[in-house]
Amino acid sequence: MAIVFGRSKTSATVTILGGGAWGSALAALAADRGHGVKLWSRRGELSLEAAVRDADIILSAISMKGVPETVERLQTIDLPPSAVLVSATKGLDSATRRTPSQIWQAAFPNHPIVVLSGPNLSAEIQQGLPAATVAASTDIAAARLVQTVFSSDRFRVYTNTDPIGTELGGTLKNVIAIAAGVCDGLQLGTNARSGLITRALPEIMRIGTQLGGQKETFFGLSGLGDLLATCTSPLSRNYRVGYGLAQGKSLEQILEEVQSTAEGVNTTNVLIDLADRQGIPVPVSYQVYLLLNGKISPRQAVEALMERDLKPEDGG
Ligand SMILES: NC(=O)C1=CN([C@@H]2O[C@H](COP(=O)(O)OP(=O)(O)OC[C@H]3O[C@@H](n4cnc5c(N)ncnc54)[C@H](O)[C@@H]3O)[C@@H](O)[C@H]2O)C=CC1
Ligand SMILES: O=C(CO)COP(=O)(O)O
Repeated sequence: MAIVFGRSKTSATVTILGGGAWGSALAALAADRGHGVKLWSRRGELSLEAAVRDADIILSAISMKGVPETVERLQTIDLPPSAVLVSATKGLDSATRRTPSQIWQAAFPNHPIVVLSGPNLSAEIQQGLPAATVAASTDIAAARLVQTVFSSDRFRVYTNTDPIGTELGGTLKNVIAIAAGVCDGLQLGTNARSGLITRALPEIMRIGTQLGGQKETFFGLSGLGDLLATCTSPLSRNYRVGYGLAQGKSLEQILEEVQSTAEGVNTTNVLIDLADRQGIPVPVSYQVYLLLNGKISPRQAVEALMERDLKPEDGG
């Protein structure tokens, strides 16, 4: 299928909202493919109006806390009617417990919404190392457009039709990455980390399917793939949060050192609220919640997980 960007254009006009680590990496990927790229940042000189004018794709790489505010601002601006909106944020809104794509979809019901998520540590992508990701939408033409615009010989984009599952895989693994950082910070070994990651996947799937994701999606790049990337790499800010806590640092000190967004901290609180309301067991995430909120020490969190009632592997 020939993909046309706007009217009689051969390359797309891509607006990236958010000039942080991820927004900058995505802007570079699109620019390298020859697309026209505008990078909007709240402290930059380009106005939001000018940034979105004539855009074929408007991609948000804004951290979760800034999404509702930016969406509200955009609602006062006329967006190009055929613009495809892409959400690359991995978080949950504290006030409404919605995912970023749900916020975008509710505000812009007439625009296709695509979720972009996968094992994509931005520092590696900025170095030009190969990576794969997922563009997910119920509007397959929109997902294909995003696939075409961002794919290159170093960034391979797959499509799927489960945006919520794709988004929740990327969001919920941040909580587990904190746990994996604790595990490594306490030097508990490779067996412990493998056990933790493997037991966490059904936990992510239990909550993720309850919130509308499809089971199979969690075994793909945006689920298992991203879980593995973030739980095994010190490049992950969420992993570094857990690692620092295990070294006895305070959360404030770690966030000061990281100097960038670690979405898992906020996501943990929203996730536990959701799991409590729906009666879904999330044992690993619950220990992360207690730890982040100063209720237990890293060692007590490990003990609590090891001392849980014995059960079959397919039990909660
Ligand atoms: N860095 C990475 O490797 C990846 C990050 N992500 C996700 O992308 C999102 C952004 O992450 P990073 O770029 O790494 O974080 P960052 O901390 O480097 O940048 C955050 C961006 O959000 C913007 N922002 C924050 N509050 C805002 C507000 N109220 N209004 C407008 N803009 C606001 C900041 O100005 C900045 O441009 C997060 O949800 C993260 O989980 C997803 C994949 C990879
Ligand atoms: O989502 C990411 C990689 O896919 C980035 O992980 P961190 O936010 O933990 O750095």
